[in-house]
Amino acid sequence: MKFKTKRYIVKRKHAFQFAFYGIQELVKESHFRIHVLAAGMVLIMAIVLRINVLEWVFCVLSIGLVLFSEAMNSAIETICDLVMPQRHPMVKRIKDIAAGAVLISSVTAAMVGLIIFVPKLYLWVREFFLLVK
Ligand SMILES: Nc1ncnc2c1ncn2[C@@H]1O[C@H](COP(=O)(O)OP(=O)(O)OP(=O)(O)O)[C@@H](O)[C@H]1O
Repeated sequence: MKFKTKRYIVKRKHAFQFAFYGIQELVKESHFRIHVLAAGMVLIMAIVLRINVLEWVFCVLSIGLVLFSEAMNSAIETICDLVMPQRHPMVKRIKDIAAGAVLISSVTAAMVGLIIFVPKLYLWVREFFLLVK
């Protein structure tokens, strides 16, 4: 029993290590780094503009959705390049659909960002101009 538990813990530890290795691979990709940069900017804006708990939930979910879809897109592209290194119309279809998924998640996240941040930025800018007037 003790041996089984130890084996289970070691396996879970390896699973985490493999997942972190996967994230290291993703960070090498420029598209993923751009999404991480955008996520960082959103988090800074969220702190500066003091968004509420519900707004934080939507921001975090949106960031997760974009990074998740980008990761899936990379995995699908890698499978395609492995299975079919030559150009093929089906590979084009698969890659374009995967890229479309990233676009859908990015536009969704952008809309969430606009809904949350535009009214706050508007108030912030208005107060600033009232102060300097
Ligand atoms: N093996 C392939 N067969 C057919 N179409 C492909 C293949 N690889 C990519 N495409 C298509 O070519 C277009 C450009 O794809 P992408 O931006 O991934 O460039 P790429 O040709 O893979 O080169 P890169 O190495 O710069 O990524 C997309 O429409 C994509 O679906």
